[in-house]
Amino acid sequence: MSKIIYTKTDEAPVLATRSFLPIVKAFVKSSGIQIETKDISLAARILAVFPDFLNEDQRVSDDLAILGELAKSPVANIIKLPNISASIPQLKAAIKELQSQGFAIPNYPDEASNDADKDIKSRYDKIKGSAVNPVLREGNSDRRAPKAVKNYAKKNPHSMGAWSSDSKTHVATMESGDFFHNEKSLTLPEATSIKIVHTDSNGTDTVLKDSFKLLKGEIIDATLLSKSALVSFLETQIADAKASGVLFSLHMKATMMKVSDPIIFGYAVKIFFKNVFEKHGETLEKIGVDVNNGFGNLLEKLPSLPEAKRNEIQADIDAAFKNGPAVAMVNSDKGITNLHVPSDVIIDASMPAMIRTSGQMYNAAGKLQDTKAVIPDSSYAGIYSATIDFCKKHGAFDPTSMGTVPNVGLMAQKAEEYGSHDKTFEIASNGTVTVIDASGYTLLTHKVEAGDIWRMCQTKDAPIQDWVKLAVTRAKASETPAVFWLDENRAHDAELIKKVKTYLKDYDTTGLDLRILSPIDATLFTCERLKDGKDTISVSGNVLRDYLTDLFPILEVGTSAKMLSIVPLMNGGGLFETGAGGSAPKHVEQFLSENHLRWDSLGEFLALAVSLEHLASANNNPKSQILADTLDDATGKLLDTGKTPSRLVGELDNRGSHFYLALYWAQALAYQTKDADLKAEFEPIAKQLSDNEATIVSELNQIQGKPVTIDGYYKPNETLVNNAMRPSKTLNSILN
Ligand SMILES: NC(=O)C1=CN([C@@H]2O[C@H](COP(=O)(O)OP(=O)(O)OC[C@H]3O[C@@H](n4cnc5c(N)ncnc54)[C@H](OP(=O)(O)O)[C@@H]3O)[C@@H](O)[C@H]2O)C=CC1
Ligand SMILES: O=C(O)CCC(=O)C(=O)O
Ligand SMILES: [Mg+2]
Repeated sequence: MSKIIYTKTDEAPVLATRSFLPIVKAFVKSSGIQIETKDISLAARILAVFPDFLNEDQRVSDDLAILGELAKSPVANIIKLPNISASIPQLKAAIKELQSQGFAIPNYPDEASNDADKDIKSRYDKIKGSAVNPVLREGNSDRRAPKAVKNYAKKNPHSMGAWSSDSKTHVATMESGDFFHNEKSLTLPEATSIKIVHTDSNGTDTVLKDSFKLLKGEIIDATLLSKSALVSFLETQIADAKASGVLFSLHMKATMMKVSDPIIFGYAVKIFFKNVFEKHGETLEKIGVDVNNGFGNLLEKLPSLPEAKRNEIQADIDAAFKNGPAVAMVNSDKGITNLHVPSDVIIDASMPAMIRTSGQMYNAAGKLQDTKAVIPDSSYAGIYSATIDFCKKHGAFDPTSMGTVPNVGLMAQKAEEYGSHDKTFEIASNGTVTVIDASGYTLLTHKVEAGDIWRMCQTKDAPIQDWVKLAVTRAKASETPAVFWLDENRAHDAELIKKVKTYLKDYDTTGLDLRILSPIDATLFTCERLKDGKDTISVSGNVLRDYLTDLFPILEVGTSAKMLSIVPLMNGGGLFETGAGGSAPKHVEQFLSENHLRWDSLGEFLALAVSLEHLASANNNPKSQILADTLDDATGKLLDTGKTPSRLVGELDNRGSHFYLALYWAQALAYQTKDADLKAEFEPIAKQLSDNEATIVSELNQIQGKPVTIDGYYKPNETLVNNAMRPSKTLNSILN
């Protein structure tokens, strides 16, 4: 029996799963393919780590841990949908919901003073932020837009806001004192173990992280972001946004960089509301305000104060808004600003969305306005300023004629910043932080001040070798120039460049156009070609992988949901991610109020096809190859016939789109002649689906327009949500 693991995640993707999975199971069953689900939703991940707080019948297995192990085995064939990388506000909301459903899990302790609380907090902190992807990604990343998707976008271009050369939009980033400028890096000549030690100005040592092992050939780097430099940078930028009449916006990745970025986010809030914190800092501290969780955290805590005090603070908040620059809004109608919740504005999606919208974001009046995009660390900010400058000079990109930028990304085994959470620290006092090896030798050292954010990253050698190989393979297979986005002036990149040059010698690269360019030069080179309709592979480290696989897809095809996203696992298995974007909380909101789900499952269709293809060769299952080929045909037809979900209630949504996929897939299986059994099986199914098209579509569209109740956001009621996602009796009975 061949097996595909399909992950059950959160929000819009898991709603879609409830409609799509029954179709998949019905179609692959006769080919000896078993589909097993593993629940890695935020709710399931919480329940999995607190068995001691739950009744026997409430306990769940730790599916993420199981999949993490599976990802290291050659038999892995996993389809991974986007999941919530929870910020603290999301984590707390999920805990509250589970408690209300009778799961006696503990609250999240903001301050853990005793051992019991420390244990609880450490269990929750492992669930927090980007906690799923790094566990499963035992391979590097290969993301691209399939030809059918590009052709569809060329024929049906999405809207693209025009760019004018006098746009005041720009990126603001630090010129010193940030992670980029303080970075030191080296490659380990031998395996060793290291510890990280802080020494204060009196010479007292504190071990920040005790001895852990490193492999031979690993690149390590250490750096810090200076608190004082950050504060003065933010002060300058807030004043400048006010003076230039542009929106102030902050773009971070607080979910993935779950230790450093919430702290930076907190400073932005504290400085924007400087008057409030100077005057009421003590009071706010007393009521437990922690703006690392956003300005929204302050607002939530205010009601616990006596009315007079509350009004006084509110007046100072109003004054800060009045005297400060206008702030970019997440939701103008509800008054939610860019500073409210750290997980509302996530840089990989937020910057491209802004660039697609003429470089503008929404102001408090719900109107678009030029914007100052503040990205404190300058390591990668330059790619956005270069893109913005390019658009100012050449106008917006044209989806009908632009090329494409596939990405080969280094991410295996928690490469680079991805694995830095357990090695990132907010520094308690002035002194030094040192990385010391087993023999007591100092590998890296930095002078630090209280409040600085210090971090160490590591990148193993085997993933780098695999990444170079993948880059060469993709460049050959697609006959496309490939650019390594590496900056010789950055310490970590300089180490990486040495390895790239060495490992490229292992391959015959004659005829290939392979280059190494700094991220800014790579952006310019790529954008020039992109505008002229030419393709360029970006070969990047982990953070740029994340940024570029939203930036270019959003400009090229309107959303990263339409990307083919493959992770060839280093031990031979396959991880097939669906799309490259997130879990679209806005889509759930619309679904709950209008019973219309605009989530596009194209990423799922593409992932399933490559998963079936992988299974065909790994398990020598020719039927699986036929299923894969016919699914691709069906996906192509779905695009050609425009049966992707509409944004508007009453029109075809995610469920209707799934019906059409089933119809076209059945037709393709009935039409093919390679496998007589599949042909015979699907001929009548294709006929039934086709004969009932009008009935099914009307059953799916008629139920829209009213709110739906599913009794839960993070853990909805299974029966209610399954019924909601499978409302067509006719379709259900054909599938059964
Ligand atoms: N791989 C993973 O597991 C990832 C998870 N995340 C998580 O997802 C959440 C939301 O992140 P965010 O950055 O807002 O990203 P989202 O992709 O959820 O949101 C950006 C916007 O992209 C559009 N979009 C994304 N996917 C689809 C789709 N399949 N069909 C149609 N439109 C789509 C939607 O635009 P519109 O409103 O125009 O419809 C959506 O509002 C966070 O919890 C984040 O941590 C984020 C990235 C990757
Ligand atoms: O893991 C996450 O939080 C997000 C990952 C992501 O955005 C990506 O891989 O593109
Ligand atoms: Mg991303």
